Amino acid sequence: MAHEDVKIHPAVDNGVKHDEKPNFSGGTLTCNCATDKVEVKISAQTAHNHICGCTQCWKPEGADFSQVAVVDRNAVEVTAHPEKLKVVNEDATILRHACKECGTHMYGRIEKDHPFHGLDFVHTELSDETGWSAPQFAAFVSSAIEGGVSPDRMGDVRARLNELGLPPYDALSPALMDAIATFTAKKKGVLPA
Ligand SMILES: N[C@@H](CCC(=O)N[C@@H](CS)C(=O)NCC(=O)O)C(=O)O
Ligand SMILES: [Zn+2]
Ligand SMILES: [Zn+2]
Repeated sequence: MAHEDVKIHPAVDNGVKHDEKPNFSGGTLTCNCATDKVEVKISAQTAHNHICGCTQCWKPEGADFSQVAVVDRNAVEVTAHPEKLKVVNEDATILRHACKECGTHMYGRIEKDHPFHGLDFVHTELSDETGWSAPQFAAFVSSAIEGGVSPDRMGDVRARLNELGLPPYDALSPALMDAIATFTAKKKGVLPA
């Protein structure tokens, strides 16, 4: 299989769509249940949209990677069927609230002291609206192996991500890793708070 045929995620496999709208004010995410769908209203544009290869992030059926962005937690509201939500793993940093019936992750929230506290993690392909921020890079790419991608495929996977304009990283992007390290350095007193 040539790298052009590698499947990453349906939102990017035919090329990354740059259909961000200026002043976009959000939309509604719905779960994959046929009826009684969980609905989550997002009343802001997202930021730092990216592809994630880790095993914790929700992926659509058949995809090896997730697409995930962040948004201010104050802009996230469950507007239908909150009773269907449960936290997937209470021990994780990101508490991923998923539909108990279809398994779709509707939002992930951080409740502990953390550089990304205040931001919720959302999958904007769950909305019908267009205008969301486009993915910019690929994170935790090596972790895709833990999800079942053969190690021999990783050269093609990284080549495909580069071709799509999604630079592959094995943690977060340098900008986000720097933001985390800055938070830690301030906590330690290495940098002024
Ligand atoms: N190799 C691990 C990496 C997991 C990981 O660290 N994921 C990142 C990206 S989403 C993270 O920040 N996780 C925090 C969490 O899952 O709460 C896996 O694939 O499960
Ligand atoms: Zn559902
Ligand atoms: Zn992830």
